[in-house]
Amino acid sequence: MAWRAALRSKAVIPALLSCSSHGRLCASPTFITQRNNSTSPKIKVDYDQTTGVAVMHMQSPPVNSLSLDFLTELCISLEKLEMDKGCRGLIITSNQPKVFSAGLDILEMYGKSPEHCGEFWKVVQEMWLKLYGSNMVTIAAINGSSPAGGCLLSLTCDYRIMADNPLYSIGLNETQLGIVAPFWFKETMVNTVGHRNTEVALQLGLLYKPAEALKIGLVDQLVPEDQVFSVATQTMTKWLTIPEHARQITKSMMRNPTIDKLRTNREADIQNFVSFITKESIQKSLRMYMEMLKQRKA
Ligand SMILES: CCCCC/C=C\C/C=C\C=C\CC(=O)SCCNC(=O)CCNC(=O)[C@H](O)C(C)(C)COP(=O)(O)OP(=O)(O)OC[C@H]1O[C@@H](n2cnc3c(N)ncnc32)[C@H](O)[C@@H]1OP(=O)(O)O
Repeated sequence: MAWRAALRSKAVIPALLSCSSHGRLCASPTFITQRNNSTSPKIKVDYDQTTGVAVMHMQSPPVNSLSLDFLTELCISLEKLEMDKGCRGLIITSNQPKVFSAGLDILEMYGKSPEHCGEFWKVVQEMWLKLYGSNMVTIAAINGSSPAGGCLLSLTCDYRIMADNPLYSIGLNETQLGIVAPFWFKETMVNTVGHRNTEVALQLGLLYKPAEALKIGLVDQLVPEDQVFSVATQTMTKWLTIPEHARQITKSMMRNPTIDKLRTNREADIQNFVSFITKESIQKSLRMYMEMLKQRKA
């Protein structure tokens, strides 16, 4: 498809891809193998024109980590759906077993040049701006674990339905990696679960089991695993009965203060991220975290 070719040539969203130079070089990776960049789509979109509802299936093995390519593809799909006035609702779910999304792809932040880190952060911002500010009704059908950026992705949606499986967890666990959730991650969480819950969750980098997540309002509903998608579809039908304009204005009213703060500070936020993530101590923390993930598996 033409847009996929454009994606590969990185010509589609120029705003995402230009980035100023940031001066420092990251340490080179010593042990982490880079995955081959697959050319198969990382996201499958099924759009039913009769209902006006699109379903975005994340299908980037093994864990739907949010890489530069993944996020670029996500942004392009979102832009296309947003521009289609007939598309009123979006359900986001995972085609990978047991995982909704493992969050930002750590390999995009480890051993990479400042320029690469800046380019990556810009597309992370873009994904958030597009989803948090979407005119569509957005529902996360969380059918697996959803740490860090995966949790953020679901927090950008209007409603979260999670599989009631105690093996799964969700939360902003950044501090456990030795990194800090930026202000717009933090504010998205505050806007959902309140200040006190966010403070505890973020300081401790808590990952919540579904029942605990429901208790603090991090997810809105728990359902048996095999019903996540059908309940998401039913919920969408209900949300779409509300007069569109009134719902959209209300959503903007609730979210725009946070959105505007990032919009007006994008470049500073990128500079902040790049200078933070390329620090030797932070790179070391990321390396140790990746090692821990591998050891846990062994
Ligand atoms: C003061 C100024 C502040 C400015 C702002 C500064 C900084 C902010 C910066 C960044 C914010 C980042 C947010 C993030 O999202 S960081 C990512 C955090 N993610 C995690 O912690 C999740 C880690 N993964 C897991 O816990 C498990 O993988 C998971 C529960 C998702 C699935 O478990 P499962 O057992 O099924 O799979 P694994 O065997 O663990 O993993 C398979 C394979 O995938 C690799 N992998 C897992 N997660 C990631 C990831 N996020 N990125 C890249 N790769 C990942 C894992 O290492 C395995 O690889 P391999 O061994 O098969 O090669």
